[in-house]
Amino acid sequence: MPDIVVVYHSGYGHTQRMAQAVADGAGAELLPIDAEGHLPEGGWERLAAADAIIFGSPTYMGSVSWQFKKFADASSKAWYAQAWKDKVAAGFTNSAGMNGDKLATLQTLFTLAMQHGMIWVSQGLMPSNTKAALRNDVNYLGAYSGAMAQSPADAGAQDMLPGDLETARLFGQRVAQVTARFRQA
Ligand SMILES: Cc1cc2nc3c(=O)[nH]c(=O)nc-3n(C[C@H](O)[C@H](O)[C@H](O)COP(=O)(O)O)c2cc1C
Repeated sequence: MPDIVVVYHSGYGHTQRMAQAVADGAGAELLPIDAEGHLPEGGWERLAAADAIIFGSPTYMGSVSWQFKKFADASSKAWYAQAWKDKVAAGFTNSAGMNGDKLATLQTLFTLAMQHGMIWVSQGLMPSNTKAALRNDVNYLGAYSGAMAQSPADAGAQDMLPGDLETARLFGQRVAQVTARFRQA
């Protein structure tokens, strides 16, 4: 089994639920960034040991949350040591709008991974984009660069749509499969 860590921030629990679905698919450990932008004790060592790191953040004002950005800036220490070079990387986000500029968040996560010399994994699912498409189809949001979920602004984390959570689970599964192939190489 590849060693995969999902490092994420969630202000109100929605991205936390998505992170859990990604981790379920990947067989990964969850590493939450707290309300002050800090990792739990031993978090940096955990990331240094992983084969793959999956980054997750809600989309706030068209980008990652400030807590995730604080973590990203603090990862410059790992960058100096090239500690994450050649690890597999991937990203996911959740926001209230159908679009809501989620792609900008995924691109921020992608750029962070590229700065670290990591290897990015896409969503890898066909979009559900025909007239017959239903909101609970897998990849209804039609993302390619990573996994996306959408939670209406007045919906609690418990109301997250099963289709988006299944999309997240399949995304985690794909990251695990790709990571396993890299470990064999
Ligand atoms: C400060 C702030 C900024 C937000 N900006 C956006 C945004 O740019 N686009 C969007 O679609 N939703 C936006 N939202 C809505 C959140 O993305 C949405 O509520 C999400 O489910 C929160 O995830 P969380 O519970 O993991 O924090 C914003 C919410 C907050 C609190």
